[in-house]
Amino acid sequence: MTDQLSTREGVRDLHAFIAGLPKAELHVHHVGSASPRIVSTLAARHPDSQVPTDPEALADYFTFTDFAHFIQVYLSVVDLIRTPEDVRLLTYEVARDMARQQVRYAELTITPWSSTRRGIDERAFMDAIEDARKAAEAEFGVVLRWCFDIPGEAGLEAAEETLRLATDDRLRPEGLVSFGLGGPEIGVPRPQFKPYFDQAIAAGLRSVPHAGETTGPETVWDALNELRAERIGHGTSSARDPKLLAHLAENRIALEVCPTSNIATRAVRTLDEHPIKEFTRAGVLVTINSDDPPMFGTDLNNEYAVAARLLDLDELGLAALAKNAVEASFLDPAGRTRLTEEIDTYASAWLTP
Ligand SMILES: O=C(O)c1cccc(C(=O)CC[C@H]2O[C@@H](n3cnc4c(=O)[nH]cnc43)[C@H](O)[C@@H]2O)c1
Ligand SMILES: [Zn+2]
Repeated sequence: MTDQLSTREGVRDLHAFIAGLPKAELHVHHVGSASPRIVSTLAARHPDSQVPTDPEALADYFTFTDFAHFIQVYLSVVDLIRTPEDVRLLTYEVARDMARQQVRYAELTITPWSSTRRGIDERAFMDAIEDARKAAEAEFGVVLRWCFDIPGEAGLEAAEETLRLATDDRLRPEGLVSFGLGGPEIGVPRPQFKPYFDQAIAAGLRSVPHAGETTGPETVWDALNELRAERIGHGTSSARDPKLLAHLAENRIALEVCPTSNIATRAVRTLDEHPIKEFTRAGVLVTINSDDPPMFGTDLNNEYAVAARLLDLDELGLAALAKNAVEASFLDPAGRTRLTEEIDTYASAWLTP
């Protein structure tokens, strides 16, 4: 993560610019953000777990043969979260890690079903994430919002339960803004989830399913047409369908692009083969995200550095990418204006000799 990036003006270190750039993140998973430090703390609390605590062993453990293997490992980390205090610790510490990267706003994808089915009381779960959200904002200056996602492979029972947790007025957390769909796509058709998305949207939640991460562009069309997606998680295979790219561009439907994740899960072979350039060439609103950063050996700053290389961006190009995330976010208008201005002020100050 420390190599230099070349720009047209010569070789320049953009990493320092990225490190200080105020950012918003729209696609990052709660459990998937558990750093080795957090995993070690949780594993020490629950020593019967099979998850290694030693950072080197953890790096090996987080090397995936394919997407199915990734989900299997992911669920072993989910198994480390057993009490409301574990939920609070994870959420609060994830926000601390975000603040270190100058993340000002993040929509964190949480799978409440995975926790409640493991016996965590639903009321205590909501209180834990909300308590951490408020503390993170007050202490780290990071504004957190939630996306509750259906773990698709777990089927309609999980969908029903996720919908209930997201829309029951006695449970629904204040920070919840959107409804998602995660897990494997192969063998998990999107249209079956239409009734759940319809009800979530009717309850005021925004639709942000994963689609086109491990299957073709038809899944992205299904997410748009059946689930009324306002943004697409990954959407990688959209590059194979020019009509779809044109549709995404025309309707300002953002793609939540997570380059390193796509390599780690073997959805894309190499970074140089990543279709991000095709997205920007087609005028699609591209946002940069880290997905499950420690599991993929990355962080948001590194994803911006990867994007700078793949898209040949300078400082202003990077600031524009950061502003794309603000535009595609579910922040309120005042918050959007504030963060956009903060990005512009930072870039101008950086570029003023
Ligand atoms: O929790 C369980 O016991 C369980 C049982 C059956 C199936 C599931 C899931 O499908 C969980 C999938 C889980 O994966 C999360 N996630 C994290 N990163 C990604 C990604 O890049 N693409 C798709 N899903 C991802 C997702 O949020 C789900 O929670 C669970
Ligand atoms: Zn994801």
